[in-house]
Amino acid sequence: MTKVVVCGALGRMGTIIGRLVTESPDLELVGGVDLREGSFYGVPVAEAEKIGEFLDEVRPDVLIDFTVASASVGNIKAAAARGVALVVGTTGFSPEQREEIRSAIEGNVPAVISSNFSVGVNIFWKLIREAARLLRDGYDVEVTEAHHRYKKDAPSGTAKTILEVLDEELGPRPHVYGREGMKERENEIGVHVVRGGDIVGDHSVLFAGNYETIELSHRAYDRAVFASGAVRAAAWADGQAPGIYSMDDVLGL
Ligand SMILES: NC(=O)c1ccc[n+]([C@@H]2O[C@H](COP(=O)([O-])OP(=O)(O)OC[C@H]3O[C@@H](n4cnc5c(N)ncnc54)[C@H](O)[C@@H]3O)[C@@H](O)[C@H]2O)c1
Ligand SMILES: O=C(O)C1=N[C@H](C(=O)O)CCC1
Repeated sequence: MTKVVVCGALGRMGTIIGRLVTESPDLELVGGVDLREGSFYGVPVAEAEKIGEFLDEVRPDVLIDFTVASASVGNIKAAAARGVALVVGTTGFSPEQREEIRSAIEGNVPAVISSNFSVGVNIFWKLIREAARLLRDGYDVEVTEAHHRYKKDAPSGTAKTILEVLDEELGPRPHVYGREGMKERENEIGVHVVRGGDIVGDHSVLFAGNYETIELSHRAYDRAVFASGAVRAAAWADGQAPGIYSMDDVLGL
């Protein structure tokens, strides 16, 4: 059995992940970590600042982190220093934080890191790559994402991954975040962010040509799609060689 600790246990994602871990025949939930102490699904939730002692006590095989970028870096370092494998779904890291994470993980532990753990989005990124390759010339490209009113980081991690895919296929184009005022369109990629209500997570890429448009979109209706991918990644990560992996590795895509 793979022993799992969930960081961000009391949050929107942590709560669902905890339940799915308890329902998995291959995983055992041994604890959670959040800003305040408590319990979830019959196991203790430790206070964030005591994460080191808690990991030493419950000795998990895998730590799943869905918190906030500023907290996640410390959680990753605490796990990596103890040989605990990682699944990281937190988004909004700065380039400096990404570098700290990379150096904590490489050579020490396996870590699956993804801005989106849904199987559908991992296929969606591949469809976008193919469309961008075929529509490189003569099409303007616009990326739009929409999330619930509580999401703080913008654009979403998934949208940033979409931009990486587009940059790889189209070559570097400026990214323009929203538009206002008088300006001619050039070859930029427009990026648009919507925040409201309880939208779980919508992403679309529009390729607009003369007299026709092609739009690829993905819509998540339930956070369970992200949580089940993260739980699948946790079962997969236990026992892998140290290094940073993506959901492509987990799903064999
Ligand atoms: N990769 C994906 O598939 C995916 C899917 C959904 C959300 N996310 C990301 O996951 C993160 C969390 O999303 P959410 O909607 O669950 O947010 P949330 O605010 O509901 O939950 C975050 C939880 O982390 C806790 N927390 C804060 N600091 C902590 C610390 N130092 N240690 C432990 N816990 C701490 C908060 O108290 C809160 O309970 C965000 O970055 C979001 O973008 C990623
Ligand atoms: O609800 C969130 O927060 C989500 N975050 C991820 C992102 O930033 O892309 C994945 C979708 C949901």
